[in-house]
Amino acid sequence: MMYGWIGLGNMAQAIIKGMLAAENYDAKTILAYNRSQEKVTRFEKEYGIVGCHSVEELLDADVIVLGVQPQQLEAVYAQIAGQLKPHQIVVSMAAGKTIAQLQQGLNHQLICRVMPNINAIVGASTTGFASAPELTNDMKQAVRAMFEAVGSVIEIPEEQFDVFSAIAGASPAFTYLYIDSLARAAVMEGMDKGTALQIAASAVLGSAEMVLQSNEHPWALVDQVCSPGGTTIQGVTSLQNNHFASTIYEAVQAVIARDRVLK
Ligand SMILES: NC(=O)C1=CN([C@@H]2O[C@H](COP(=O)(O)OP(=O)(O)OC[C@H]3O[C@@H](n4cnc5c(N)ncnc54)[C@H](O)[C@@H]3O)[C@@H](O)[C@H]2O)C=CC1
Ligand SMILES: O=C(O)[C@@H]1CCC=N1
Repeated sequence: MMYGWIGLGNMAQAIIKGMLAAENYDAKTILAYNRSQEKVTRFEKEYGIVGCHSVEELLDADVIVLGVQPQQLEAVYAQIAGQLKPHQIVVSMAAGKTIAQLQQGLNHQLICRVMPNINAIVGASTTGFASAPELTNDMKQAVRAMFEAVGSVIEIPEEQFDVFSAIAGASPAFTYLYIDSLARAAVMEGMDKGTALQIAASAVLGSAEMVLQSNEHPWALVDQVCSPGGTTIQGVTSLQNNHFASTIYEAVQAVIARDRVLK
């Protein structure tokens, strides 16, 4: 199977790197095009994939992945619509853009929509997946496998893509901020920043594992940390007094609102 990439940005790089690291893909089956050629040359050198000087050079690929920004999709439609063969699968990572819109823009039926996250770079993406009903199970599996190379894949109803984008696509940015805030608070107390970041990130990783593995409600876990008359309850109460939960709800709603504008 041949895989063609249009748009070699942060996400394309993470996923191509993950595909090659998984050792299920031959670099010579990955064709890559970007509107600025420096990136094509860099990807060729770094990953040994096949760089393309025009989009036409990858139009025979079985799977074509669109790695451009949502605002750049119209230009890609103009470049490739009308040149696709009916058996080819087109995959879009673009926030907001629906399968129906892509089908219309490309005049093509076999469309998949994915929402990976930047943690793909370390093989830890949580990727949302939805596909047009015309795709066979084998076709779906071929696309899922690319993203399973960089983490886990969850098939979700397309109507939930905006919510998924907020809590899985965008939320790494929130979590990085949370980790950094913990570390900076430690710096205020005299700890060096590098050590504080290691400690905070490791504690967040462990807490995520606890939520995933314990099957307990997060508030039951909170109660287990809060010793009676102890220290943690003071911090938890301070967070509640400062609207921690509603601050997160508003951030998620802001992401969803922007996703709906990008449609
Ligand atoms: N960055 C993130 O954390 C995530 C991004 N996404 C989605 O993935 C997509 C890509 O995001 P990034 O990699 O961050 O973007 P980026 O801005 O790093 O990369 C986009 C690339 O596409 C190229 N490009 C633009 N128009 C082109 C055209 N007509 N032909 C060929 N190449 C073209 C640009 O030169 C650039 O290299 C976006 O649609 C975004 O919504 C999805 C999940 C997470
Ligand atoms: O900020 C964005 O639009 C993209 C989609 C999800 C993460 N990054």
